[in-house]
Amino acid sequence: MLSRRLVELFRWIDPGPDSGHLVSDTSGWWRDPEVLAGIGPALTGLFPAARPTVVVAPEVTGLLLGPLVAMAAGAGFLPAYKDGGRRRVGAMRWAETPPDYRGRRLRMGVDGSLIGPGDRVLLVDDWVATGAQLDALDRVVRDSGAEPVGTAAVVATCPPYVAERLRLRALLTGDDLDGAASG
Ligand SMILES: O=P(O)(O)OC[C@H]1O[C@H](OP(=O)(O)OP(=O)(O)O)[C@H](O)[C@@H]1O
Repeated sequence: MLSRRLVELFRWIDPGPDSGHLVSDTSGWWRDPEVLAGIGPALTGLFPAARPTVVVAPEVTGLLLGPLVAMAAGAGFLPAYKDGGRRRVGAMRWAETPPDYRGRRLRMGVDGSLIGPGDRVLLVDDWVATGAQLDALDRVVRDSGAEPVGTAAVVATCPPYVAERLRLRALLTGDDLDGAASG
């Protein structure tokens, strides 16, 4: 079962004495052929009737995960960038986030010439913590005239009202990872 494999391969990392908290390490997921082949269909399967035309997912991890989901869904993929990243010109359409899990207010953007009315958008990410980044992308999508059809994530640790607003479905909760290995 994919969910069990995701938990087995997940690690909590101690970044050192100054940090005061463990950080997540999902590198083992991408190294595993079973996860790599199964994660796109598993996330698409959370929305069996959604018929997305495009998957939108934020850098950096979303640039890996998003295309896997898009291929499984028979949809296209549109990368979302953080301001200060590599795309800042042209037809970019931006929205500002509330503070994310690191307290950052970011601008999130996509190429607005590649999305619009008639598109059905599935937002995708590996981890939804506060939901801030996806909240901004949800606004970008709506402002473009496209229709958000839901949010698919590997892990969701956000409050229920955020999950409801984003129509979020996830493969794992924070509780699933409480007992994960440290290393
Ligand atoms: O729910 P939020 O508070 O908005 O945070 C969740 C986001 O944070 C992480 O990305 P990060 O910005 O750390 O970049 P990464 O993909 O390089 O890890 C994660 O991959 C999500 O995209």
